[in-house]
Amino acid sequence: MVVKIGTSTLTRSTTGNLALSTIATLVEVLVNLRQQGHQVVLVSSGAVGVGCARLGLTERPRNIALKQAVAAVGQGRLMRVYDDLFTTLQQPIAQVLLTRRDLVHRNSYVNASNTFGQLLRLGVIPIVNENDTVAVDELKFGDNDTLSALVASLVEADWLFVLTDVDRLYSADPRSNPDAQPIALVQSMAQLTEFQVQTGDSRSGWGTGGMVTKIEAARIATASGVRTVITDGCFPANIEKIINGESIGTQFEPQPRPVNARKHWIANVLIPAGKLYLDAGAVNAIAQGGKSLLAAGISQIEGEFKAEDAVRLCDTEGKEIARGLVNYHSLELRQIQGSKSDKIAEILGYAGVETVVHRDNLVIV
Ligand SMILES: Nc1ncnc2c1ncn2[C@@H]1O[C@H](COP(=O)(O)OP(=O)(O)O)[C@@H](O)[C@H]1O
Ligand SMILES: N[C@@H](CCC(=O)OP(=O)(O)O)C(=O)O
Repeated sequence: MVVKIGTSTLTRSTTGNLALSTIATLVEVLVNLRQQGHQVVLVSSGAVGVGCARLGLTERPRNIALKQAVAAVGQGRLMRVYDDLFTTLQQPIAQVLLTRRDLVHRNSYVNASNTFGQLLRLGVIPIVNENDTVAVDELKFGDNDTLSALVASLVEADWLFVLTDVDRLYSADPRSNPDAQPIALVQSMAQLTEFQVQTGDSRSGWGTGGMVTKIEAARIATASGVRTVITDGCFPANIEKIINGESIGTQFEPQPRPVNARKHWIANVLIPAGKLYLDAGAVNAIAQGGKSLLAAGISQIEGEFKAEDAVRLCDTEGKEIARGLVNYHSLELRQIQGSKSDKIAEILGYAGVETVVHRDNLVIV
């Protein structure tokens, strides 16, 4: 299982100091779970918050270089605290710092998966955070909710617990809407529209994504077959109760685990760099016929991308119907869009591949 703890739970909002009793209880619970035979990964935020407290900064820095420097200060201190507490209970831990770049390359994704597998077999609890100090804007998770969902998918977890400072998901932000209704179970992501869930952009003083990124995390994780729970981080002992069937927090039911791990990676891990609008015939061939995308079916192209980047495939109205790895650079694709495959060599001056997105690299969303 993967447990994600946010800055709002790890630190006291008034002083910025670590919430030691909460962290100690969490550590005890995770060690208990390990001893019961569960394999556990902890995704912990807090590097920036702890770094700020260490340096006497009273606000989360907006300047990127400052934030990256502060995270470097905080991450070390955070791990020191975790290591002290876990070591007291003879539990080995590991620090795993990831950037999105590490997951968008298939080789490093598979490598990361192998490393997690090895750590878990060794009985270690990996503690994961974004490698804030080197993350660049266009290739970062930005929030640890998304990171935790991608890690849960990577390790094929059964459970993802997103621990935060509210007890569950509500129909609206309970901070500003006292009448907001609690939601105990979400059977499919479509139900969120049915429940008319509003998330606003509210978050705790130190948190990053608010509820929006937690819902996105639930979407990614449940699509990977991971049961996801949003619950109050002040009571880590609830994790055991939830596993034993108690209805605490908000549970998101998982979809069947994807059979094709590579296609799941294309649909959920990669960040699409462009958008291809398809005519009705191409939409039908892809969605109903399971065919590859040919240049003839492309009516419009948005964005700049390289061959092998991920792109969104959309219908004439711009609604995404599929995602895939494109075989051509956007400049080349603009030259051949709408053309029959046997004209590609003549237009480009060399014989390119027949398909723009091969069906093996294409996922219906
Ligand atoms: N529909 C909603 N239900 C529950 N909480 C919500 C909702 N919309 C917004 N929120 C806000 O999301 C906040 C939690 O997000 P955040 O501050 O990023 O926490 P963390 O540091 O744990 O990641 C809550 O404090 C709450 O005010
Ligand atoms: N990597 C950042 C965490 C960013 C983040 O998502 O924070 P939070 O919303 O508190 O989970 C840090 O360690 O401070």
